Amino acid sequence: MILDEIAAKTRVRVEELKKRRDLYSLRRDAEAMAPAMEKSGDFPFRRALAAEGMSFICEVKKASPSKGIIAEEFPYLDIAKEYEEAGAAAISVLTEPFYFLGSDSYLEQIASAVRIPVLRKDFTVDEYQIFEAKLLGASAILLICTLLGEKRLKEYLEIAHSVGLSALVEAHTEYEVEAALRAEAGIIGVNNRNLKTFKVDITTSSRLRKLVPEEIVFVSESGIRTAQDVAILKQNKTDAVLIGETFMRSSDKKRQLSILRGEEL
Ligand SMILES: O=C(O)c1ccccc1NCC(=O)[C@H](O)[C@H](O)COP(=O)(O)O
Repeated sequence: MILDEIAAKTRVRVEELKKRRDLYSLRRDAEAMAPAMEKSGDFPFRRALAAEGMSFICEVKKASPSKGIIAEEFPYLDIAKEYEEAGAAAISVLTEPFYFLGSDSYLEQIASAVRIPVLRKDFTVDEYQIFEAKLLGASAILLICTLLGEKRLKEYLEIAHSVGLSALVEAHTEYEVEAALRAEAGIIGVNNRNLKTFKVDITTSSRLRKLVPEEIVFVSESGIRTAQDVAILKQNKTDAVLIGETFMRSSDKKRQLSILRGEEL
């Protein structure tokens, strides 16, 4: 499966990074930046998604394994600023370099250019990446259940919270949603993309929504294209949607957001 391929390549990438800077020094600097406050994970990213109404996490995404190059022109800072002006609750930045053509540098620049929280969208397979995310200026990281297993999921959630980062815990199945709940995730995202076939089906998140208690922020991710998709998810008490391609293919992202909110016919 593509996810295993991406994870294997990410492990190699992280080992290379460790040769340049060790985990101990990275951890020390990340911990020094952490707020001396509660470790509940109720940080800015979670609060932004939990706000009244549907929250939009708008993604800065140049390419993907399912679609290849999505945006030939990629003025990532302008895109992020446009999202902020349009009223996005948060921005997701892909930093995986080989399959998504992302970069840590995009994240670092975007996080210092906008005031809304930024999610580091990468394939977390090592605690090293959590401290890195903190130092790059992210407010949140992605933890994918299937890549981690329950024990490491819980451990990484605790590490993220200890340095003041929220974690979007991504699930694809009933079993993974239950694992995320046992790990005490504060934000659960259901990915509508089947990573074997790349087919998207937003009924996946509508179906799994029922398993998640209302005090946990529920995010629907991938394949959201229309105001009708958003309306269906809203009806199912989805707190936030994570949308990449639909925005990246639009030349007027502000208008696109207002269309998705159902404000324009
Ligand atoms: O986008 C892909 O092709 C993909 C393939 C394998 C693993 C992850 C993948 N995408 C990461 C994401 O989660 C999406 O970028 C995000 O949910 C936005 O999706 P979309 O709105 O469909 O661009």
